[in-house]
Amino acid sequence: MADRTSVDAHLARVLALLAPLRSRADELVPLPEALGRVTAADLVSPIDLPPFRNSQMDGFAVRAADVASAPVSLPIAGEVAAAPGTPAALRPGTAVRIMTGAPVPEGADAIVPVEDALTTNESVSIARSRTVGEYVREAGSDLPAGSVVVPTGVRLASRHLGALAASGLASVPVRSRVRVAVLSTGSELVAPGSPLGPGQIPDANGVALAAAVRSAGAEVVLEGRVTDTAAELEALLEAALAVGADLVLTSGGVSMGEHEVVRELLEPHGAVVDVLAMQPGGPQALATWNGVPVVCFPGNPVSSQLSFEIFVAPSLRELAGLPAPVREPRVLESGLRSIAGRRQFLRGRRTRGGGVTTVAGPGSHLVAALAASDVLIVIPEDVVELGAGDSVETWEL
Ligand SMILES: Nc1nc2c(c(=O)[nH]1)N[C@H]1C(S)=C(S)[C@@H](COP(=O)(O)OP(=O)(O)OC[C@H]3O[C@@H](n4cnc5c(N)ncnc54)[C@H](O)[C@@H]3O)O[C@H]1N2
Ligand code: MOO
Repeated sequence: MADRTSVDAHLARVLALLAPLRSRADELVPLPEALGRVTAADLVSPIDLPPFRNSQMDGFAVRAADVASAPVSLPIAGEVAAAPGTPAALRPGTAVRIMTGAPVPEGADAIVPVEDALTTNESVSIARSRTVGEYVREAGSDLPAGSVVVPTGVRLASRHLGALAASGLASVPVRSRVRVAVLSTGSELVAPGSPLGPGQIPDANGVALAAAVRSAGAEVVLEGRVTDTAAELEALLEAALAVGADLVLTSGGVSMGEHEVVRELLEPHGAVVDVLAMQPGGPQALATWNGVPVVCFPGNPVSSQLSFEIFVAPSLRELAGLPAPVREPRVLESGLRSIAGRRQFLRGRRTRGGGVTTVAGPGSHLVAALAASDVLIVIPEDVVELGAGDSVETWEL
């Protein structure tokens, strides 16, 4: 048998195929819809934060000079609420009632909290002197107008939306999400939850891959399923393009059986079909359909999910501005064997103190064992045996 293609060589081909996704335009989204999106520019506040000089307390606006020789009593000359409008200037030797957030009248430079004041209907007694600026929130003291309120490349959380709203911004430029179609192939597949006839299985890959696409910061624009019939697959690819998919992912139909629908349809259109030096996930294919990249994973559920993690997720995460997944060395709790000439991706679970233990065997149908794992354990091609205490590379799932 001819030499298998290396994982790295296939990854390089996938990256080349996905390269056009990098030139997609950014998007302007309404602020309330921007949660979780990644900023595509430095966002500048057009206004001061806070926008005007206002009171930090419910109390009395005074001139610090007028209360310098406290205790003093000042006549109450009016009231300012947190409401639209500009208050009249504070006349020397008077005080005005003021509410938290209300504009501080011109001439006032300190706020006496209500708890520190003794009032009659007409006057307020102030027991001690005040420093200039006490309980006054100056315009721009949080952020001056023209300053960056949220820089580029930030994944927007509620606190960012709050600051952007406070800055009066109604929409935000964000990186556009890659639009992905997820297609399952196989005559044996039924929708999860449908009763199973003989030889039928639920379509697990469609749900898992669509969820993985979303976790990687992209958008699922179509999720479909076809039997092993080339015309059906062709119609679904056309449907994916019609809804504007930037990328199509398929699972199943790339191996050596009699009904390999992905091969049947795409090989005549120049698809690269290959068997990689990896386990699971050996059979793989790459194609384009009317210029749109099509990445074809093997049908076994573990193989398709791992193939996505290995070949596609890092690019989608990067395009979405998400951090790269954690990849770190850990110590094996017990020994294991691997296949010579294959990069093996075993399922593992992290243990306390930096260790890792394998979960079940290497079989690519072990979908429940994959769910019970939280890392992949990566065994290089040239390693056939490892002992307890040996260090291995792990990839967080
Ligand atoms: N003679 C050989 N046979 C196989 C080889 C080989 O090298 N020589 N490779 C094996 C490996 S490794 C894999 S992986 C599979 C890949 O085959 P396909 O991509 O053609 O996938 P299918 O045959 O369509 O399905 C394989 C398996 O996965 C189940 N499946 C498929 N789609 C789904 C889905 N959406 N949800 C859940 N399960 C799915 C399907 O029922 C099969 O059990 O080929 C091996 N054979
Ligand atoms: O490569 Mo297949 O994905 O081992 O089962």
